[in-house]
Amino acid sequence: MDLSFDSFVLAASTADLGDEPAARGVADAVEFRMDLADDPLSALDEYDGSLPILATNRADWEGGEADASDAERLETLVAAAEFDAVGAVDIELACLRADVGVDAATRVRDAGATVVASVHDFDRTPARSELIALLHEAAALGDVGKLAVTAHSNADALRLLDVTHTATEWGDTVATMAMGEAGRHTRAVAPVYGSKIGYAPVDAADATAPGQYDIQTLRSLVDDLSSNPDV
Ligand SMILES: O=C1C[C@@](O)(C(=O)O)C[C@@H](O)[C@@H]1O
Repeated sequence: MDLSFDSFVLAASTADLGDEPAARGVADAVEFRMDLADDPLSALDEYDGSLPILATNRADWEGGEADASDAERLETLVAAAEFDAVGAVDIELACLRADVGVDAATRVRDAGATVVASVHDFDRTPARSELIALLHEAAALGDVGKLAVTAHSNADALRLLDVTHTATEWGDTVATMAMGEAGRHTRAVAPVYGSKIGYAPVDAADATAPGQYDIQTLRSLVDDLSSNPDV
């Protein structure tokens, strides 16, 4: 299924594709956290939902639970991309800097899926120059550059929003969000500044990152705040 990020995509983030019916009508896609699932390729094989899937197999060195080698982990992602329902695949920017990641991205695209190049910082929000450099590099190596940082203050959140706006004005396709309580509002506000992906669990108790809203709440916040795209 097609998953391009020309306009905002709200992804229901889950380890259980059985959540799809509950997300349908609210979300635009399902983010399948393969690293949190027991047998992800079988789950994809059995999937009969109507929402396109963004497949993520997050490495343990990037805050996820996949502890296979990068080569093996990426191979699983390429296998995921071959399923019709998978419209996009998340590959960590650190992998895309090496041949193994570039090769995986090529195979994912050959299978008809888009590549989300992601960077996470679970400790802090880096300085503006670092944010700009990371986001631009991710947007260049992926079809979308995604940056999730941790905000501890309004200044952190504002810096992320500013960088989102700047990168979007340059023509980069980006997705941004600040994790943690101080960053929570950026999940609703960053789309106003150009962020093209939001992540939210169907049920708040199943959050896949700190500070996420549940999907219904994020849908209505984003729709309310982004209702005038010409600003
Ligand atoms: O990378 C991201 C973003 C995220 O960490 C968030 O902060 O919403 C949630 C993850 O499931 C997803 O893979």
